[in-house]
Amino acid sequence: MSDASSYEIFVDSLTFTHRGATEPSLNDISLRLPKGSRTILVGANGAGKSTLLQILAGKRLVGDGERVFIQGRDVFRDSPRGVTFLGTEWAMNPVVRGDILVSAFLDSVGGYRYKARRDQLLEILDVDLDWRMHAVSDGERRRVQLCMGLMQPWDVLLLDEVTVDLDVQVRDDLLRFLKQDSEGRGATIVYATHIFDGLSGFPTHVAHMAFGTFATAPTAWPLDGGKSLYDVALGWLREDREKRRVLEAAGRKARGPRTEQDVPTDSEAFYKRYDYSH
Ligand SMILES: Nc1ncnc2c1ncn2[C@@H]1O[C@H](COP(=O)(O)OP(=O)(O)OP(=O)(O)O)[C@@H](O)[C@H]1O
Repeated sequence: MSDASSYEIFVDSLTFTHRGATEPSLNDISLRLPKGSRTILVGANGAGKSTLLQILAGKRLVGDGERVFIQGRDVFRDSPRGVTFLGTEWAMNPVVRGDILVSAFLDSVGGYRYKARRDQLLEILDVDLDWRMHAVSDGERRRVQLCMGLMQPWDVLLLDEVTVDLDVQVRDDLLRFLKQDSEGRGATIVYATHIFDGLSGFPTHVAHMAFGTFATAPTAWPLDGGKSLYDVALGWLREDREKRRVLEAAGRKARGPRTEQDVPTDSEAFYKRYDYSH
């Protein structure tokens, strides 16, 4: 089966280069995820996880011939309904740092329409409707974001490391809610994270991204051998680190000894100007 409409999420041989970049950030990525699956994306910094999630969310325009579909619909040109993307950049937006009551803020995005789910999420995320958005901590602002983003029932949820600043108990309750919600409604989740503690019971699939491609395509979880997700992820990231070392060593050798003009970064230039070696 390779028909886009047979899968909830379907990507075929996608290559993507950010505007102005010389190298592609994604290279020949293919993805076929069934409805109701929960996939954890594992990968080192810069592996391409956010880029992939942003493309799935229709936030990045891919080339005309590229095939990126959710529910059989082109994510950019024929946006599917029911896709929720939650990323970290939201908290930087000045609008969500204004002097506005959380209750008014949630109502402004339709909270009153999903009152039962909203109240359940307020309880799980321990959000107070009387908070004011300009006077909350980063973690509290994240909890409001999650409440806002999750209260409308989604078919596909794309999470880009948004649980990082939650305390461990709130994170645990939230993951339990997401799993139950996905099982109850057949909803699909793709979740990029660097925190694997307490996550082994969550996914149906795990995938390993490295250097802009899948080193391990989404594979049914648990893997053979019964290792925890933490141990599996640690093993994968150590392999990546080793490959990066080999590549870097090869690159340095190929370029030969560096000259004054080769000094590439501001920090190196800074250390050259202010020589602290003696
Ligand atoms: N707006 C951009 N313009 C140019 N290059 C970018 C842009 N955003 C990301 N990249 C590059 O694309 C590659 C993949 O980045 P991406 O943010 O997708 O990685 P990631 O796996 O999400 O990393 P992290 O775990 O640090 O969030 C990196 O080499 C990064 O430098």
